[in-house]
Amino acid sequence: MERGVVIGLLGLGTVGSGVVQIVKNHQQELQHKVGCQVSVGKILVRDKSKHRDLDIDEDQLTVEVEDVVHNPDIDVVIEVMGGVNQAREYIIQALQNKKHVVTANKDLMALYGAELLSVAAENGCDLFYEASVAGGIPVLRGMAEGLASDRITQMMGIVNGTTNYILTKMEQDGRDYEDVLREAQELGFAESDPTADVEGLDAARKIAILANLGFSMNVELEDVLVRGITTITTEDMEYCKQLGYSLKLIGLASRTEGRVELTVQPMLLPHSHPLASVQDEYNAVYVYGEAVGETMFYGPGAGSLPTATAVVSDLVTVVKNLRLGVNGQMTARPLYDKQLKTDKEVESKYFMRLQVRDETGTFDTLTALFAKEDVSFERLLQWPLENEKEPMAEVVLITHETNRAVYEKIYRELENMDVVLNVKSSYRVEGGQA
Ligand SMILES: NC(=O)C1=CN([C@@H]2O[C@H](COP(=O)(O)OP(=O)(O)OC[C@H]3O[C@@H](n4cnc5c(N)ncnc54)[C@H](OP(=O)(O)O)[C@@H]3O)[C@@H](O)[C@H]2O)C=CC1
Ligand SMILES: N[C@@H](CC=O)C(=O)O
Ligand code: NA
Repeated sequence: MERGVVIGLLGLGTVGSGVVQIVKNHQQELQHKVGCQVSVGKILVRDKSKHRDLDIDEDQLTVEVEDVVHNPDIDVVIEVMGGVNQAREYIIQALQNKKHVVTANKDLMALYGAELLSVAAENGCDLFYEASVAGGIPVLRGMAEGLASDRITQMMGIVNGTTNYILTKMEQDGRDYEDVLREAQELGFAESDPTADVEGLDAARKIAILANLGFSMNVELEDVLVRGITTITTEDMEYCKQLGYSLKLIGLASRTEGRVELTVQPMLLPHSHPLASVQDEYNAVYVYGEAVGETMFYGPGAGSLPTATAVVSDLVTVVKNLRLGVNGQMTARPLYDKQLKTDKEVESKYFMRLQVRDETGTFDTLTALFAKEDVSFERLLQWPLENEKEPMAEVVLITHETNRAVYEKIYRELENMDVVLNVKSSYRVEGGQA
């Protein structure tokens, strides 16, 4: 450790630039914490000629990955280039060359986390990925260390800044989805292709990573039931608001007697719920432990410096481990076998908005269908709708708790009912009564 620790970067974009700045600007604090100098060596980029407003030498930049992953002068490789296949290959090469790795890559960790953690363990190396979930919020370390003694039963979070920004602006200002999405792209929260944000996939990746760590179970990305925000309208937001709820894109991982449910979908939360007050691009993860009860981690889920703090904090742990000679000693093996809940085991309340024929007997027909399945209503409201062809009404309802299998059966029957003209929207309701 005489020469200090040298890091190699794979990528120098939003997050990589933040890492370079933090390593330089916080050098004194870093040295105090880890007991040696930390410096940046080679940096892999795609285009060396790009203008970069950073304090680095031109010869630090390279387009040859070998200059980083096979470089004997580099101790720790920081992967902040994104993408899956190349990043996976480069991380494996780095680990096989006995380099510790820190990554911010949620796409990669959600798909290949288990494999990469095994390769790291086989090679006696550390692999940390705090920035991959909720950017700068130390939620992974909070769970892995702060809550290490507890049994986590639920993680519920707003883990995508873009969608939370869009929903906040739709709710507060009544603005349209498309209009706010464009703004989120301009502000730089959204991914370059925002499909993964708005379709819920980005949040699903983070929920898969959280569940693996929190439940010590190898869940896969495809185990997460995903629905995005693309069909949410300002009318939906308005009705929810009137009923005392906020509509948020929520990632949920919950465990009951060893069986888990994983989902990302828009959910109604009462205004009094801590997650309902998380606004704009902010993220928050609510973690429930059997012994500790409720905890919540809140902060910036994206952005150059916030995300880089998580990356550099992982680096600090690697360097502390290096000094103690204890790298690569975390077990990569999960404690529990994966067991997923069936639809019948997933209980919740539901919000539904329907357009129906405004004629005698419609209400009876609707209530009879729910009653047949033993589902009662917590709220049931009706408004006449203006329509030239025939009298129509809008019905908004919230059910009491039922299971997903029963609710989906009711939903299918409603779609085929003569008195129902349109099932406009349907969302899960969580977090208690408004
Ligand atoms: N941005 C954020 O707020 C957050 C990002 N993350 C994750 O961090 C990672 C990095 O994201 P971000 O910094 O935004 O990405 P950027 O697109 O801003 O930067 C990517 C960097 O990697 C380089 N790069 C990409 N592909 C290659 C390649 N094939 N070969 C060589 N260099 C390559 C680019 O080079 P060049 O500069 O020459 O184009 C660029 O410097 C991603 O995994 C992302 O999901 C996680 C949390 C938040
Ligand atoms: N596009 C993501 C960025 C961080 O992961 C988001 O909007 O949260
Ligand atoms: Na984090």
